[in-house]
Amino acid sequence: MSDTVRVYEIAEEAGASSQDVIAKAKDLGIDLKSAQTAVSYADAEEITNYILTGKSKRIKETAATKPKKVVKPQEEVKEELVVTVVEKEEVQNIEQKKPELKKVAISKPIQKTPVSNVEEIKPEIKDDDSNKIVPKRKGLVIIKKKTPREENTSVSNFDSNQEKKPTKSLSDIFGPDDSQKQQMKHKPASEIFAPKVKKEKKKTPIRAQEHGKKIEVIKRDDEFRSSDDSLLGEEIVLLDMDLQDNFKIFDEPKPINTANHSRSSKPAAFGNVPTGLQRGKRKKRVVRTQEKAEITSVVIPEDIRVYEFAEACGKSPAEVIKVLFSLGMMVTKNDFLKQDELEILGEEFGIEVTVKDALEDVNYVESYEGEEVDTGSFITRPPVVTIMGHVDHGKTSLLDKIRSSKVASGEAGGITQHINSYTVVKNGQKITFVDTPGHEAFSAMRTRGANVTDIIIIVVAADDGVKAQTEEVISHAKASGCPIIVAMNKMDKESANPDMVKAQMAERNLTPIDWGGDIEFIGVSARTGEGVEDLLENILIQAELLDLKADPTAKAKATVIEASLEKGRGPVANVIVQNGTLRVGDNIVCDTTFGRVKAITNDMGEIVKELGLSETGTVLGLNDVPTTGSSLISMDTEKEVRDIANTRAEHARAKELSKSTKVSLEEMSGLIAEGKMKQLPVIIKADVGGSLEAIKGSLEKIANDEVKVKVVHAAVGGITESDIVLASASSGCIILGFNVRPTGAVKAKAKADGVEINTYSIIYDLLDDVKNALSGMMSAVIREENTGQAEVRDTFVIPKVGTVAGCIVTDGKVIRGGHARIIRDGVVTYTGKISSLKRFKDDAKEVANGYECGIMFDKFNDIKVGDFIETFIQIEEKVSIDK
Ligand SMILES: Nc1nc2c(ncn2[C@@H]2O[C@H](COP(=O)(O)OP(=O)(O)OP(=O)(O)O)[C@@H](O)[C@H]2O)c(=O)[nH]1
Repeated sequence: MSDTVRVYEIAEEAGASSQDVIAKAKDLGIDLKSAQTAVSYADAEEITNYILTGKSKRIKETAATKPKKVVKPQEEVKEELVVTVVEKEEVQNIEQKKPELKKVAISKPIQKTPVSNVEEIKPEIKDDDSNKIVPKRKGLVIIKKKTPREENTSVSNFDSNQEKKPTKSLSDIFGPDDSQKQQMKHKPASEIFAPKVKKEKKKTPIRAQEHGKKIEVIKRDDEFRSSDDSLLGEEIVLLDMDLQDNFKIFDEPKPINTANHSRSSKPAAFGNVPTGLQRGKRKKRVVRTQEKAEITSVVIPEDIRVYEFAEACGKSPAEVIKVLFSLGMMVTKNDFLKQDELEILGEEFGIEVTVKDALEDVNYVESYEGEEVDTGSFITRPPVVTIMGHVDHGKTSLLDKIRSSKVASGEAGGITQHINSYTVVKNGQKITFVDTPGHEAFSAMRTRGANVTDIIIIVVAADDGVKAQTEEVISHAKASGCPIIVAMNKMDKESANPDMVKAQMAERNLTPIDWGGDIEFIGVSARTGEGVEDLLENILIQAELLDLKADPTAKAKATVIEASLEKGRGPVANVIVQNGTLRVGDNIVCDTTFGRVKAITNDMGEIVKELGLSETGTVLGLNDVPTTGSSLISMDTEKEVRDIANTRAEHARAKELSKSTKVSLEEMSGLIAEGKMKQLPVIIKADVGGSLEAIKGSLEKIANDEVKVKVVHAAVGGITESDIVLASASSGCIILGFNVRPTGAVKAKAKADGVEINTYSIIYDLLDDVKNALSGMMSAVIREENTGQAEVRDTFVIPKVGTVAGCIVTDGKVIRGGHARIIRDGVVTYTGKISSLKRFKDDAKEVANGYECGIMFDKFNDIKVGDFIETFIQIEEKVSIDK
């Protein structure tokens, strides 16, 4: 360490500028050039003392008068105080009292407070304080603030100063004051000026608050009396305020400070040094983060309700609902979540959502297919062939020809209304055919038909070619991946054009083999039987290529292609056996239904004991009508089938319920906005499931912006009294029966309750009736028809009556009471009614082209010469739903 200090360091220590230091040094006879000039410790000490006290051994004589000059801008308060003190102090005692001063500084830090307090208050208080402190050598000095406002100011300044200078060290605060001065006097200069020590002191902010408390009493007067600059001995320095308040104000910081201090000195729970409430908060946050971190992925069932999902993810249902709501999906906590909703939620919450099939445990079809099979017992099974085609292209006739029966003529309206299946034998080999309806309402059934099928025959009338439904059938056939054979029917007709059919089909990527493609095109005639054998042979060839095999010894697996509720027989399922053998007495499960096979009827209507591979027939014994297209599987025990079916039924019920409560926000607002939306409530009862679904699907499609059908209930079976009760519960509800008829009692109840029942045996009729009913519900369309045009040539104002437009009819005719538009400069300025039409002075019903007339409007007089009056009438027109 060097034995000199620089001027700027002295200035820093003394709280003065370097210039002041240089000036003061000059007073002491020390010549300093600049702030960088080196000064010996002894000189530095002398200069500092002189700056701080205004006294120096070197200029003792003048010391008493000079201190007044020692006023520095930065430390005005303390300097003035010091000055005051020094003026009244016995300067000659300084040397004697040095040790005592030192003692005071150490043992009574409290006494520093008043001074430092004043120092902290700085300019605002400076004057007051310097004026107020009336130093006396003995006794008490009470420093009073003049006004409460000042008092408050001083207190607040005190506080704010504390806050503003939290890092102010004790030495900073006390440094230039009495004790510091004393310390400086008695410490070696190296200690005083050591920058290291100063910096360390500055880092202890807490003590800055202590002096706020230490304002109260300075008792040891002797110590102060003996100090050279402390006239505060025996003085009690109080602020002018209520004592209690005083303590309240100054006491408050201390406990907080202490608390903070102790808290920060303790090791914190999470390795930090948090304090009080903050620590509590942090603790909470950490816990939550941990929870979030824990759930990063969930495995949930496919059908999960909002609250179940929330629980699985560790969220509240409200959080889940909020996310979906913000995306326009309105759900309740009991609603099931859809796949896309789950994806959104997973992304939103940062959770990987894996969906597990809720019906996994009761997925009887998968379990069946997953079972080990003995390939040794596999045998070739007959192919299942589905015939598809446009309406009236001859599907049923062709099948009839194959079976040599006349089914087509026996059907109502000549249209196949539900799937029928038959097994035929050709060259000792069986082929099972499935006939699908041609009407578009049965599209869904066709799709299902394609699922059980091995080969698809597309029937195209050779005289008609590819039609709309043929296109649809092609799509289904292609999607199924089954081999396709095209049967060009009605070849007996003169207008038959097989090349046209081939060309049209080739355009749709079904190229005939003889054109270089891979599709067999066979010309047939359902009427003459031409080509039928050829067709069957081709089917067998295709089947051979497919190498269809199944195990007749396995438990039966069949597909329901039709289902109905028959009086006296109960639920009846028309099935095709795909594997194994279905026997009477088997325990069977079919989606949500189960039972024991009571009886089997084959495709010829004969009662049989079993149905073999690819054979078709009806099964009795299920507890309810099964869904068309579902798989029927036989199992060992009744318990097994019951449990599976019940679980699935329960699940289906819950899902249905959920569906009914779920309305998307869009739908909801749409409904609200469209308060005029009219609905025709209907109850559909049909003989078989296929027809029921087809009717339901078709009815739901008949809708426009204004009207729609609302299917209240749809079920297989006859019309019952409970249907009447249900219908009467919703206003305007009608019951539609398809191939079912109400009994006497039901009819009577319907009449009594005013419920309309309409029964049909042809789907077209049903749909037409519903369309008419909907059309009747629709508001009439108002159509405008222009009648003529007149030009305003003059205007006449008739007092208390209004303005009359003197016009000439330039086109058509103007009709009294008709509507009119006034067109000014090509812009419609008024639309309203003509209230008066006169020809000269007489009222006229109408005025024709070329004639002059006077026109007045209903409550409108702003007519100007040059306006055109366009007249029109409004015609109400009834609309149909088809339009
Ligand atoms: N000339 C002629 N007429 C046929 C032939 N095949 C069917 N028809 C007639 O075409 C009409 C429709 O025959 P359907 O067998 O009912 O036709 P579909 O395709 O089964 O009709 P949907 O059951 O309504 O889908 C009937 O009048 C048949 O007599 C044929 O090969 N030649």
